[in-house]
Amino acid sequence: MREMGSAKRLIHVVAGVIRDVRGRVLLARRTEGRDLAGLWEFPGGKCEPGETPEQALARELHEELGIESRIGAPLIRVPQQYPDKTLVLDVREVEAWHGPARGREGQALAWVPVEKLALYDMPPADRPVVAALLDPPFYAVTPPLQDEAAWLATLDAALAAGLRRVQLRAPGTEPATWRRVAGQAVARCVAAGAQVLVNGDIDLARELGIGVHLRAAQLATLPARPDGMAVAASCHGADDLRHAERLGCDFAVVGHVAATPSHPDRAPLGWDGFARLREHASLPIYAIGGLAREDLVLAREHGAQGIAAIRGFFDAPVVR
Ligand SMILES: Nc1nc2c([nH]c(=O)n2[C@@H]2O[C@H](COP(=O)(O)OP(=O)(O)OP(=O)(O)O)[C@@H](O)[C@H]2O)c(=O)[nH]1
Repeated sequence: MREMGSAKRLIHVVAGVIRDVRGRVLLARRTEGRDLAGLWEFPGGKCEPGETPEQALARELHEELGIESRIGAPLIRVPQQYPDKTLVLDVREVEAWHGPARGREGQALAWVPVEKLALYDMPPADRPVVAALLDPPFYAVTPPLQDEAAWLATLDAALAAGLRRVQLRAPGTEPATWRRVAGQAVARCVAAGAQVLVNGDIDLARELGIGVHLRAAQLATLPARPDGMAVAASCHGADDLRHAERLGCDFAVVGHVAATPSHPDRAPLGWDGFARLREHASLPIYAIGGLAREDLVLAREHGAQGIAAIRGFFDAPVVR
């Protein structure tokens, strides 16, 4: 991969999610004199020529921590541009290991409960990794509202099947009706322990005590992040993502990745196009557009932490 005028190094880095018996995850602190010194990272390092990612990670974990390990399933691969290089951070679960783990290169170590990972200062490529460990993999967008009872019943079914992040959106609904039905939907989501955001309407989000999902067109005009609520954004290109990062959004939705009947006029990004956009942002991103739950593995291979969709969530059971 090249930038205009200047060739950047392309490096493949493998890192491991190592857990102790209490489920805490091991972070290591980058030592002085290296790039990104002082930041916390998942232990690992660069893949050497001729090594498989599994071999490289097992070698790095032995060199850095003195442990023997069995490398497990891929978690996420994050493509990321740094000033001097393009990186793919390829994160694997470490299935089994035996220790004791110690910082053999003078690096500090910390065993961190998963829900506290976001409190640690980490390199940009790690933010989507933490989201892949912590956040719901599916973000469902509600369908148009035709029959209120049926609409709420499909929401109930999706929540009962495990959906934990929902965007309330029903374009074309009369405002008073929407306010009332959205209120009922929020009560259901809260009871199920699901995070809920409403599309576009910051005032309604505040009134209902929920998050807001900004439309792409809102991003450029908004001077600051709406305070006191979760904030997500729809992004179609690099400019939108830059605005979303500037505002400090919690996550973004990028698409459309595959062809979808809702946008017949615009060409799909494809997974490669998606990954190129992802390289420049460190926000956690859900991929959207012609995708289903079954695409989660492919999405994670291209740096998406999850899948967002309308179809597929409200007509079939959701698996967490
Ligand atoms: N091991 C590890 N590396 C990470 C993570 N996140 C992340 O951006 N990186 C980057 O991936 C690269 C890992 O290479 P390395 O550990 O062999 O570090 P290094 O200092 O020799 O790298 P350099 O030669 O590129 O400067 C570094 O540039 C590091 O900043 C992570 O979670 N774990």
